[in-house]
Amino acid sequence: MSAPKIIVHADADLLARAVAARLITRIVDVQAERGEASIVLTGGTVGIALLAEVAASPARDAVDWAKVDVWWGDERFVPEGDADRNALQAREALLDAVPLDPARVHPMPASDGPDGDDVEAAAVRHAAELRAAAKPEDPVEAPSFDVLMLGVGPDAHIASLFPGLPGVLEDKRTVIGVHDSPKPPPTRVSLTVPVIQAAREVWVVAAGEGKAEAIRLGLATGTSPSEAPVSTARGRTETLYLLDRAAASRLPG
Ligand SMILES: O=C1O[C@H](COP(=O)(O)O)[C@@H](O)[C@H](O)[C@H]1O
Repeated sequence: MSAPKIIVHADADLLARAVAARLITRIVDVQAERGEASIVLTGGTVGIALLAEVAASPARDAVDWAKVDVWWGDERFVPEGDADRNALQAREALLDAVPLDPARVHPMPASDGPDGDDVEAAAVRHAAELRAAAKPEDPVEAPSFDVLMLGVGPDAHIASLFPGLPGVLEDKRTVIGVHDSPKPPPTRVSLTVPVIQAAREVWVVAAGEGKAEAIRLGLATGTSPSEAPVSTARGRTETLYLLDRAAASRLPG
């Protein structure tokens, strides 16, 4: 696992623009090397704002969008057309505006999908989709994503792995159903820590004073995953904490 690097921007708007520029550059670089790239999106305030910044950037046309695989770190388990869905928000912010190959877009199941409101079956279905996309050399039964982005909650959750819930300790399954989430909606689907830590690059993106304590915990030595799931956010080759000044305000120095 790689040691986290911290990059601080002046405010939330600049953070979203800077992460958008970084994402475009990273996708272009990976495509130059391998022809295709895989990214994992996050929901939440900054996660969606940065996608809107990608859409607004003239540099977005440097990406070969037809060769980008798009996945999600977590999803609110609500019907397909519900405005709470991270996938719907991402489509509106960016995905509908770029020429993606629909076969390479992998939203997590909705509660009106083939498994109905059975979130455990939905998690198993999505795990099968990840397994099918994995290569023999991948360390878990999921692709080794090029860039996996994570928002963080004020309670230090990442994806839908919340403090005090068992999901953050899951070490076998790649996808879990989440029940009784403290943040609504209560039922969710989430990638697990082994998949997150198998990604090549993990970017934690956070803005605002409300995230400062979570960020401090995520970077402190000895934090337990159950106390602060964000402390598990580490990539194999790169871990970036991309913050605004307020979110970085409790970091030493
Ligand atoms: O519910 C969620 O929350 C987190 C963080 O969201 P924010 O609005 O506090 O930035 C997000 O990372 C996650 O994907 C989402 O489902």
